[in-house]
Amino acid sequence: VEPEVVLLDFWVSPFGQRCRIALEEKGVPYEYREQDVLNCKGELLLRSNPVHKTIPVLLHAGRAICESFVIVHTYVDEAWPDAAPLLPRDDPYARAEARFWADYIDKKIYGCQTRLWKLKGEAQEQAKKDLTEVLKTLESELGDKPYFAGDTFGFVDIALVPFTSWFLAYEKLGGFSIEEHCPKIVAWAKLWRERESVAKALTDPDKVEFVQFLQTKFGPM
Ligand SMILES: N[C@@H](CCC(=O)N[C@@H](CSO)C(=O)NCC(=O)O)C(=O)O
Repeated sequence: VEPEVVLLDFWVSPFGQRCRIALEEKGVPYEYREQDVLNCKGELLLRSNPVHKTIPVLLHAGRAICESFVIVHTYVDEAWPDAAPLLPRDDPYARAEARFWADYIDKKIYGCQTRLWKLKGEAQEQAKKDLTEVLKTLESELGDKPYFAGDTFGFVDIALVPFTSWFLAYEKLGGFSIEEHCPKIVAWAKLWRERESVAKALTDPDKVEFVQFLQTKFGPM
């Protein structure tokens, strides 16, 4: 019999990791199905996400939900409302703020990190500067709060924390220290990584060889 919830994912994907954390926080049992997104996408993935043909895809009771932001912010939080909310229930302003910052993360981080390991020379230097600026902006938003929404974990933490597994890779490739510029974000990430739902989902930062693999596969531009 088909499991109620299935997650089509890819081990190192920060977007997939968001979904794993959210499902874990909600206590939703699900079947994890690894997809070979780099070489040959399977029929189920192509059928479930014909528009983007990307993971993650959440399959729930036979229906597919695509895009990690949509999966976490809208679907998981609202389909399993009885468990810990990922967003404040009755506070439109707080919900709006959370969306604003998660959108900022989506718009900025993946692009900067990709340029960081794909490009060389001056372009790579620029990517390092851009990434540092983005993390400093997030750091000033976090301030002295333990989590982005204050004293409870939430949607923005989930949106950002998977990318912190890549910090070591960025530092090795870029030859710079993130902690030097953003000590609070690094401390926040350490706090978060101890949380079971996160620890189970995140890639071990030492697996940075994956980034070198991507570099060899896609090559520096
Ligand atoms: N905006 C989307 C990004 C998903 C994505 O890039 N998925 C990648 C793997 S992780 O980097 C993917 O599926 N790539 C396959 C491809 O691009 O063909 C989301 O938030 O879910």
